[in-house]
Amino acid sequence: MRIVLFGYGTMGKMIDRIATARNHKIVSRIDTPGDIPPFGELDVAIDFSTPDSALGNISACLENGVPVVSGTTGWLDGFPKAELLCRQQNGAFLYASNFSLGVNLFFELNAHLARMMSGFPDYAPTMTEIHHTRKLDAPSGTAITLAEGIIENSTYTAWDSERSSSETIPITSERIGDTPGTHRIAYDSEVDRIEIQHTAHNREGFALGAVLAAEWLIGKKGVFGMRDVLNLR
Ligand SMILES: NC(=O)C1=CN([C@@H]2O[C@H](COP(=O)(O)OP(=O)(O)OC[C@H]3O[C@@H](n4cnc5c(N)ncnc54)[C@H](OP(=O)(O)O)[C@@H]3O)[C@@H](O)[C@H]2O)C=CC1
Ligand SMILES: O=C(O)C1=N[C@H](C(=O)O)C[C@H](O)C1
Repeated sequence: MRIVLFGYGTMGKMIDRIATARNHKIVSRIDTPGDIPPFGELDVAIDFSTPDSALGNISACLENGVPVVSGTTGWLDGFPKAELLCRQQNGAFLYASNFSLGVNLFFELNAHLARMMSGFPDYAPTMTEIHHTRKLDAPSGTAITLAEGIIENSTYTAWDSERSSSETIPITSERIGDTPGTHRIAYDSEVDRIEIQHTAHNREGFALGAVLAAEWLIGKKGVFGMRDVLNLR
C-alpha cells in the first residue's frame, strides 16, 4: 500500500517502521498544519495527529477519495461530521480509540461484566486510566469507549471526571512518566471489589493494529471500527 501518515510523533514513527516492515511504502509524512500530501498517489491515510487537527486531516482525505484510518483521540465532538462526510463522499473511514487486540478483547469483557453487574445495584463502577505526561486529552479515548460500553449495558447514563450522581461513571485520569496506557474498571460494594484491568506494556500493539486496519480498509466503503476488522460481532 502507498500510505500517508498524518502526525509523525511517537505513534507516526512507530507505524512507519511497522508498515515498512510489512512491505508498504510511506509516500508522505505530514506533521505540520497546512501541509498537503500527494492525494492522487495514495492508497490509504493513517492519522495519529492531535485533537485539534484530526477532523481536518480526515476531511481532506475523504474529500480527495482516500480511505482513512484514524486513532487520534480527543476530537470526538467532530465524529458525526466525519461520518456524514464519509457517507456523502461514498468513502471509507475507520476510527478506533484503541487499535490493540488486547484492548478490543477487553472492550468485550467490559460489556459482558457490565451486563452481569447490572443485576447487582449494590456494586458501583469506577474507572481509572493512566497515561504518559505528554498526552493532550483526558479522559483517554479508550476510557470513554469503555464508559460507553457500560452505559449501553446498564442503567448508567453518563460518565464524568468525578461522581456527580448515582447514574454517572466516574473516570479518574493519571499522568505518570511514559506509561503507554493502563485502564482499570472496578465495581465496589460495601464489602468487596471486583476489578478488571488492561495494561499496555508498550505501544507496538496500537501501531500494528492501525496498519492491519489500513490493510483491511482497502476496497471497502463506509464507516468502520476495530470490531469489523477483528470480526467481533
Ligand atoms: N487509537 C490508538 O490505538 C492510539 C491512539 N493514540 C492517539 O494518537 C494521537 C497521537 O499520539 P502520539 O503519537 O503519542 O502523539 P505525538 O504528540 O507524539 O504526535 C502527534 C504529532 O502530530 C503532529 N501534528 C500537529 N498538528 C498536525 C497536523 N495538522 N497534521 C498532522 N500532524 C500534526 C504533532 O506535531 P507538534 O508536536 O509539532 O504539534 C506531533 O508530531 C493522540 O491523539 C493519541 O491519543 C495514541 C496511541 C494509540
Ligand atoms: O495517547 C496515548 O498514548 C494513547 N491514547 C489512546 C487513548 O486515548 O485511549 C490509546 C492508548 O491508550 C494510548
